[in-house]
Amino acid sequence: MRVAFVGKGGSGKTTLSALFSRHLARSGAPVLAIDGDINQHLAEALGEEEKSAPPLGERLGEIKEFLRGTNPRITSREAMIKTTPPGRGSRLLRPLGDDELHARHVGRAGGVPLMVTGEFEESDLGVACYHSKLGAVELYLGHLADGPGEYVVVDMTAGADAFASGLFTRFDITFLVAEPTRKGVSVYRQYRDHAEQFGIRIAVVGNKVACEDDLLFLKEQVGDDLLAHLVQSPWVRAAEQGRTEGGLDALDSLEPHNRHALTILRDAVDSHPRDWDRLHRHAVEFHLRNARAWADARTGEDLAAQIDPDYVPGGTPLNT
Ligand SMILES: Nc1ncnc2c1ncn2[C@@H]1O[C@H](COP(=O)(O)OP(=O)(O)OP(=O)(O)O)[C@@H](O)[C@H]1O
Repeated sequence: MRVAFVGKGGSGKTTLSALFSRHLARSGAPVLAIDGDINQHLAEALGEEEKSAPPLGERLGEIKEFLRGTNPRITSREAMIKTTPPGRGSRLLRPLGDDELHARHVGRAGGVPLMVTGEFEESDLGVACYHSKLGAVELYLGHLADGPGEYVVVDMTAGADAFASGLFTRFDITFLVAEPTRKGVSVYRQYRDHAEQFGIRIAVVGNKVACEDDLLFLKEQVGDDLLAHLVQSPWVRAAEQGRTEGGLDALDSLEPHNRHALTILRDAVDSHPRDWDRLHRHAVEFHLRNARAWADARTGEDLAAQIDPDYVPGGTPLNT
């Protein structure tokens, strides 16, 4: 299952992505964490970096080439489109599979396998924007045949920037991290309205809740979309300052309330029905809209015609 953490800058996306990934890994579940945030701090939040991996964003061409495999339907023209249109993939991947892409691109931090998109750089301004780096993650997820009990956890970039790439359509569940503030919940409203168009399931996770009034505020603003909340945590602060032991066992000393919140998140993921068709349809819808906008704005070419809406993910034979 694919899970995204989104929200306002500073709300705690990275902290929760790290805690949730460690919680899953601690139970022995296969989990891959991906840092898709412009501010790349997930490795740090996970704990000690045991093995670094090259940023995915710098290898988009290479990744496309690998995923293309031998499928002649992928043309070189597509290399010019930042994200391969959904439905044209030839090679399906198993999470953390024994293949070249995982061997090269998966590092390890705090006991958790980790992929990173790479830092935002000056060269990302203009034509080659940061979203092409996110495009590498989208491409990866578009080819991933993950099953129940396997987890991919993505720390997304802040606020509305997350919508600029089709990546946001690729998740089973999107956890929106909201502090109990007006700004925190305004990002929720923005995300909810946008996500609704693409049938995306959002569950709000309150964070840094300090008192009963904070919780009431969140309930009032978010209603039934509030799935769980984490309280203001001295453990998180101490971990950030390097005052706690690293490793997965360290989670045992996280406040019981916050540990319980992580189990609620996991239950929500585990009980969510996987719907390949929905995942695919919304990704196609996003890319069709985007491709039409691109065609109008830039070349006038019909990029939308290159997207194959009839392809069913997982319906093509594995050719790895
Ligand atoms: N429950 C919590 N209790 C105490 N501190 C917290 C909690 N959650 C997050 N923090 C702290 O809040 C700060 C911001 O958290 P974090 O970096 O996870 O946010 P972010 O949304 O990923 O930020 P950015 O958008 O900048 O990447 C960090 O200093 C983190 O340690």
